[in-house]
Amino acid sequence: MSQPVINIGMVGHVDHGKTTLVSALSGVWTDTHSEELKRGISIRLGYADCTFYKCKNCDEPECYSSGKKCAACGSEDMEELRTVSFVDSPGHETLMATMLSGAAIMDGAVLVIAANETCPQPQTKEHLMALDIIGIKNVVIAQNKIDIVSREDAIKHYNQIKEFVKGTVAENAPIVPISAQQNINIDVLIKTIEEKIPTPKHDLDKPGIMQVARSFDVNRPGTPPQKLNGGVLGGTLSQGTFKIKDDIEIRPGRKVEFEGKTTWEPISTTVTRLVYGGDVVEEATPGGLLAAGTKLDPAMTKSDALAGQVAGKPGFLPPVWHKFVMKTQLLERVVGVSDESAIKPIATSEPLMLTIGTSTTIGVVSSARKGEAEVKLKRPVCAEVGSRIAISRRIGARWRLIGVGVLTS
Ligand SMILES: Nc1nc2c(ncn2[C@@H]2O[C@H](COP(=O)(O)OP(=O)(O)OP(=O)(O)O)[C@@H](O)[C@H]2O)c(=O)[nH]1
Repeated sequence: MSQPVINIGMVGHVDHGKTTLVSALSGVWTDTHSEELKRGISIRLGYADCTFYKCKNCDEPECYSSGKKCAACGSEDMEELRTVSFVDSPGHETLMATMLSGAAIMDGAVLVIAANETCPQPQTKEHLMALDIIGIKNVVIAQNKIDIVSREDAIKHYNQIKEFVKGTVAENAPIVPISAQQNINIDVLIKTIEEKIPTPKHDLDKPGIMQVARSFDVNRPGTPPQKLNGGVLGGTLSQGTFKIKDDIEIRPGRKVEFEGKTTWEPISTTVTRLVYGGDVVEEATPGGLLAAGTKLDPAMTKSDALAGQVAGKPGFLPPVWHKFVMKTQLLERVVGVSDESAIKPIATSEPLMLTIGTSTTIGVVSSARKGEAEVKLKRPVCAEVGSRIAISRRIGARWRLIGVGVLTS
């Protein structure tokens, strides 16, 4: 498999078929954690790589495939288009923070909407809003489960989607009716993804910087790269390259408590292995999802302990912030709930959940003015000035997305 060049998110309401679709495309089932299997829902971000091909011998929509054989004419004379990493987000309302940190590494997204439920369902709305806030403009809509609705109901549902996306970032997004489970129209979906979600351009000359979205110990079941040892970082390079034997640092790093004082110390280590999909590579470039083996003790990386951190060439990482000022823009109404109440202004002393890159932290507002807030963070973040921030507020028992911020100072 070639190196993946783009991360595409699977987003949408719980049970609408995101994991089934990733599996139909890639042949890999991303729900591999025992708790996920028990509860039947995705809890963490799932990942799978998949190569797209186009048949050289026919020119029908069917000539797109994620296998090496054309489904239309049977030819094995296929042109390789690109390898895509899918980031499968959880659709449950309690897992919005996980979805948001996944969205930080998505270059485009497939919004999965099940045809057997009225549109929009709460997290269909909330996830689309999140894409908008994070700035993901290239969206394709998969109208899933068309195998269990009548043609008339599918058309009615299609029109509901059209109505729902009016005025949103997905207003002009193509809608592809599919069945992920029955493999219907997956070829058309691949063609649409190829046309509508272009590969972003990355700067390879800058020092390598990785947004860490997962971290694990190699013994976790389902971890693909058996060839790794030591603690593993999973994520994506936002710029530059990583090579084997590169020294890297990880920031904000590790929390150190000494004589009643808490500090955060960067972690230094060396890259020992780089794995894309199942392949070991010498050098990794931005775009797809990457697993980087390091010399770290696996105890430091297990259970996503380093998710949300930034890794890269020592001395070149963005600053670490313990507090910052952000410009804010709030939504008018709360989305993802039945009662869409108006959003009140941000108030001094209130806690907010802030997602910056793949990191999620709580920030207590130390001062708030219209369009601006200063926050003191419970856990520091490593981010550039100008980074976008998804802002959530606790409403009832859940954190709800209320707006977007930009880190200013
Ligand atoms: N009939 C039918 N069932 C489907 C289809 N796609 C998915 N399903 C079923 O819908 C259920 C939910 O599918 P998942 O893929 O787990 O949904 P999900 O969106 O990943 O769920 P979360 O990640 O937990 O939000 C499963 O029972 C699937 O078998 C489809 O195209 N047709």
